[in-house]
Amino acid sequence: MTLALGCIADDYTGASDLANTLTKAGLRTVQTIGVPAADLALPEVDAVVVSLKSRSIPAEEAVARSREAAAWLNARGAGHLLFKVCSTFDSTDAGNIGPVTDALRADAGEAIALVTPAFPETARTVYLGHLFVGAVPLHESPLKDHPLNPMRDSNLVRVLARQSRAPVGLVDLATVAGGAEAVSARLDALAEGGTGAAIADAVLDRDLAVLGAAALTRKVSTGASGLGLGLARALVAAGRVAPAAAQGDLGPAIGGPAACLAGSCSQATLGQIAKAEAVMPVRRLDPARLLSGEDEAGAALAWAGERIGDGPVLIASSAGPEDVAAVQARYGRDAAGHAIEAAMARIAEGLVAHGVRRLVVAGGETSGAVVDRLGLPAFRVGPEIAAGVPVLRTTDRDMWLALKSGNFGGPDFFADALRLMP
Ligand SMILES: Nc1ncnc2c1ncn2[C@@H]1O[C@H](COP(=O)(O)OP(=O)(O)O)[C@@H](O)[C@H]1O
Ligand SMILES: O=C(O)[C@@H](O)C(=O)COP(=O)(O)O
Repeated sequence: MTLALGCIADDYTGASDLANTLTKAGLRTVQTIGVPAADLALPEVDAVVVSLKSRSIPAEEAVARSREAAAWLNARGAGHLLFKVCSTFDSTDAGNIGPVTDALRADAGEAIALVTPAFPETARTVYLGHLFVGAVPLHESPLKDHPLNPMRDSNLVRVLARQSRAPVGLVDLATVAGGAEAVSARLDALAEGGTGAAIADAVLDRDLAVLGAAALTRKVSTGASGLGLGLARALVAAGRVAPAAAQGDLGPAIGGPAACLAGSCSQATLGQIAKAEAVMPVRRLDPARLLSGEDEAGAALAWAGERIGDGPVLIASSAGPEDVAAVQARYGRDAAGHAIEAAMARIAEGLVAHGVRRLVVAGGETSGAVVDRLGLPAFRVGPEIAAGVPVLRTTDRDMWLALKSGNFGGPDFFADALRLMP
């Protein structure tokens, strides 16, 4: 297997978002969980997305795991490496976008990396280095209240510079409008002056096609699914990939009990949970009880066990910014996050023991904890539920999953997802 594109995603939902985009663009794609074991049987594919849970861990660990993933992908002949980060640039001044980009770029012998989280399909656009989420700058969007990485600066040149070794530059929209060669020339000029990474503007899909073509002339780039789309288009245009039809039949229906878990506290997920209440029983975990050692997970599982035979259920820890702030003030941000993720993972394991084979999870870190606990090695990519969220089928057993980025999906996401999991 020689890969046209090797991808390293910093969380599992982001990985399935990228796998979805690449599949839609005609690349045969598999999503692996962690760096695959040497003996993992993979179908013939154009792209592999290695999912790491490296967005919110110490920078040196994120660098080490990303390097390991890069080595695996390079050993399979990956023509280009894309480090997939969040379209809302989720990170802190300690990393991990800067340190991982620096390391992958240095290992590849490149002087500069193109970086863009633009993903117009989900209303993430970058202009003069400033990231917009819908109609508002990042720092005015709900991401300003993210439980783990509140995003309070929209100027990504500044954000990335705070977490990078070398200076960070800008490829502005006027340069992008000049085409891939103009972008490459700008990158060369920046690199000559010692700049190690450049935020690239993009507001439309056609800008991504230009950026993809420019990125492909180097070995490493960093971005969200939008850059993945640009790279996929450039690979097809260059004849390096023969576009395949989107994957159709992923196997027979599985049926049986279904469940949803939500650990995301995003505005979108809070709305989706409220809507789900009309169509399925919803259990809300009490974080204070959970964090003070009460068996909230066990109680939620007992609750689910009584209902799961009658239809899908949803269990959520999600809460609004004030409640999250109160929990974090009392128990600490990371301790609260990890304990709630661990409870979700335990609940998922219990649900599978109750026979659940159709599982929807909302939240990137939450999905990481759940998938790790279930020990799922890799997924094939099925139909799209909403922009950035595909249905996934595990390669080693009969199970449907959907791993939803907190911010993605329409108001009826949970019901929409289950409809596509026969
Ligand atoms: N009620 C709550 N209070 C505090 N933290 C919470 C609460 N519910 C969930 N969390 C934590 O918030 C984080 C949400 O992150 P994540 O699952 O990645 O969602 P998103 O996709 O929205 O970023 C997780 O660490 C989760 O455990
Ligand atoms: O790029 C995106 O927005 C998503 O693919 C993503 O990474 C979302 O992260 P979470 O919201 O933490 O799931």
